[in-house]
Amino acid sequence: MLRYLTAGESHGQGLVVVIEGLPAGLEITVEQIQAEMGRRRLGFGRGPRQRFEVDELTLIGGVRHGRTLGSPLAIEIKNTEWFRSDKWHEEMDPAPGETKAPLTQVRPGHADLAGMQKYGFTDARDVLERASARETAARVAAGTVAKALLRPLGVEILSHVIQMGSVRVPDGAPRPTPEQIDRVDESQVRCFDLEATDDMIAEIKACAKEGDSLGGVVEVLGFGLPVGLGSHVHWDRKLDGMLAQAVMSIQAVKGVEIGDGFDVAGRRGSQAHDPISWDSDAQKYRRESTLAGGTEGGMSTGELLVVRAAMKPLATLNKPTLATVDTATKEAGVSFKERTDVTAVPAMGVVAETMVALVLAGEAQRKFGGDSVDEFVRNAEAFAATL
Ligand SMILES: Cc1cc2nc3c(=O)[nH]c(=O)nc-3n(C[C@H](O)[C@H](O)[C@H](O)COP(=O)(O)O)c2cc1C
Ligand SMILES: C=C(O[C@@H]1CC(C(=O)O)=C[C@@H](OP(=O)(O)O)[C@H]1O)C(=O)O
Repeated sequence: MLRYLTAGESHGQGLVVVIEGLPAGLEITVEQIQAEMGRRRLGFGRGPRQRFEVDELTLIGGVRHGRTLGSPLAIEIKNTEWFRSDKWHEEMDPAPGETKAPLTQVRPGHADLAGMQKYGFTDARDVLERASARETAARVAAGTVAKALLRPLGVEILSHVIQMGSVRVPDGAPRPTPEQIDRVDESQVRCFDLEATDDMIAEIKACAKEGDSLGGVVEVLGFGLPVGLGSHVHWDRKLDGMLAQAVMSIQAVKGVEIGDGFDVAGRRGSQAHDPISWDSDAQKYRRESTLAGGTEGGMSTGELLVVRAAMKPLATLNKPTLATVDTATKEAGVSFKERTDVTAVPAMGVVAETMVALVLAGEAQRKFGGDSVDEFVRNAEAFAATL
């Protein structure tokens, strides 16, 4: 089992993630994690913070000579904005006796009001600092390690944007392969379809001009999965259920689909399932389509894993238009303006890859065990040989 926990606030000193349950002997470097974190910062439509937040990280424990020791891995990510000026020191850590003006104009669609009510706060900052998706930087650091653990099993995970606002990649358009990940990454919106990419960029520009925000849909693809991750025997061991929970936990994700989930609901059974055949050359079973998205009965089938995540348009708007209430006075007003992303759909895709990788790595560890990477891989290969 793989467990991980993040800590830290958006404008505090930094974030920390501790990952427990990794086998020994996994190669992990700062550069490797930094590269993944850099992917998360990219994407047309991101706000000014991404240009100067550097994701400076340190491996605090669990690694020696660039390899895991089997002990908990601890990673620290400094918020470089904290070290650039005193602004956030004053906001996050005011001198004794000094009180900052509380934020009381709560944003519809953000965590402000529900969090204040739940925890008894009178300042929305006490909520938004942790609700903020800055926290996903720490998840991506953990996800890099999960991807590294899956790689020796032949598993590769990537994501691409299939919808930005109302612009959608045409149905049936080819999907990227692991070899084409660079092309997806280099696209300003992480989209594989060139025409749709141009339309998406135009949509973001138009939206930014109006001070509005955009949501969209990403598709995460898992290549080379072993058969049998997850299980049909318990509700909380089903792989599709675990993936949905993990991806839904990402800030602003409001819908998760496995394979063609929603489309399939409107078809007849004869058109809704992936026919099975026997490939005598490869000596393995094949599904001829990916409607089920690579899981049956809560278990991976070994086919392409397809998980889609729908993100709502961001709640903070550059032009305040949403009606709200000041929690101190109960007076009606409009949602306050802060610097914000116009869209974070491409970044969310990298976080969604991370969440999928963490679920798969955890389930692979549960199935194949092993205290060292070599043992883990040996066990996986021995299982595959029985199929
Ligand atoms: C990568 C990423 C960046 C985000 N950036 C912003 C942002 O700049 N402004 C904003 O209002 N929401 C942003 N969000 C979404 C909020 O964090 C989220 O809506 C909020 O925490 C409330 O959670 P919920 O939408 O899941 O209910 C971002 C989400 C992600 C995944
Ligand atoms: C800092 C990140 O995302 C932030 C997520 C976020 C939110 O409300 O979720 C709001 C913005 O923060 P700020 O108000 O400081 O500009 C984003 O920049 C990040 O992804 O690293």
